[in-house]
Amino acid sequence: MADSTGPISLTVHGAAGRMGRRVVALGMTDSSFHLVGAIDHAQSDHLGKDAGSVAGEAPSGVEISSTWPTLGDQTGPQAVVDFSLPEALDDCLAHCVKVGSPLVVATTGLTDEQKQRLSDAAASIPIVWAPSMSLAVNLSMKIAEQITAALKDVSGGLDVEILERHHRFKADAPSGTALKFGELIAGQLGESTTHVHGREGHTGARTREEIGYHAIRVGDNPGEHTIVFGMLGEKIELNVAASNRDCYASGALAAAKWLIQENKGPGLYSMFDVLGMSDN
Ligand SMILES: NC(=O)C1=CN([C@@H]2O[C@H](COP(=O)(O)OP(=O)(O)OC[C@H]3O[C@@H](n4cnc5c(N)ncnc54)[C@H](OP(=O)(O)O)[C@@H]3O)[C@@H](O)[C@H]2O)C=CC1
Ligand SMILES: O=C(O)C1=N[C@H](C(=O)O)C[C@H](O)C1
Repeated sequence: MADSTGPISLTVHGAAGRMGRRVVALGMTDSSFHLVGAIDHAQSDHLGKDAGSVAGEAPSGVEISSTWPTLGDQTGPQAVVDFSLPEALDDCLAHCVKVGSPLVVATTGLTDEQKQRLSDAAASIPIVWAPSMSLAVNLSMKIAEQITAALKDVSGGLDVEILERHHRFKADAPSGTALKFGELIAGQLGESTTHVHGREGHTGARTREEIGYHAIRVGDNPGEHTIVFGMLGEKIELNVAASNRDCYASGALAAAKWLIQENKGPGLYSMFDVLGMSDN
């Protein structure tokens, strides 16, 4: 149970997708949750099918629909978990603001305008937003900050390059996680940091200021990030890799529980907040 008011009524946005299916599956086996909604787009091949069955589990009694559930007189806690597409997020935000539902946003590749709308919505509802819901990835981000702080003034200079590997179906590049690693590392390196996406041709020598990003798309890789800290004479490689998608799905469900159990008010929270790793 999430708290004394009973299980959280859970709606999954992007329910027929690779991630949505895992959130449905794990949510169904967690007594803190009661699946009430499974949303996908109106043209989805999976519309009308049982969300549990689509996820490869026992039937859940909840059909995949393009219409948000009405919770009627139900007064217990509710939460929405979103793993969809950037262009699908506005509708999800509008629904959550309308019904006052806490929201976990995992979708990556958002434009600056979409990020602004997320911030605006967080003025009225609690939102956890993170490019990676994985515990290991968030911990690695903190370690990357520490490594950068320790080495940024090393004799001969520090070169930081970020390699990410994902499945061939991934729509955005570089990954939201790679960009977040870069943002946090740049925060340690200083304001003159530049971000270079891939290299080709006569690029000239690497500058001290740049962070390089390299996006590899191979097979069914559920997500892997390697941060290379290169110096003259030695290097450190920080590698964090998912074996399957459940690290993200369980992290998103933990974030939903955290919003309810901690009784969070409106605001934009991160997985660092959820995991107790926040600096403030
Ligand atoms: N923060 C994190 O920890 C993680 C984030 N992600 C991110 O989550 C997102 C989803 O990833 P993944 O599950 O692999 O992608 P998928 O493409 O498999 O899933 C997205 C789902 O959303 C559906 N969709 C499309 N349009 C709409 C709409 N308008 N309304 C509702 N649903 C819609 C898609 O339908 P259709 O297939 O028919 O287009 C699909 O079912 C990506 O941005 C990814 O980067 C992924 C893993 C971890
Ligand atoms: O699309 C994915 O699969 C993933 N996307 C997220 C990202 O862009 O960082 C997180 C994870 O790496 C899997």
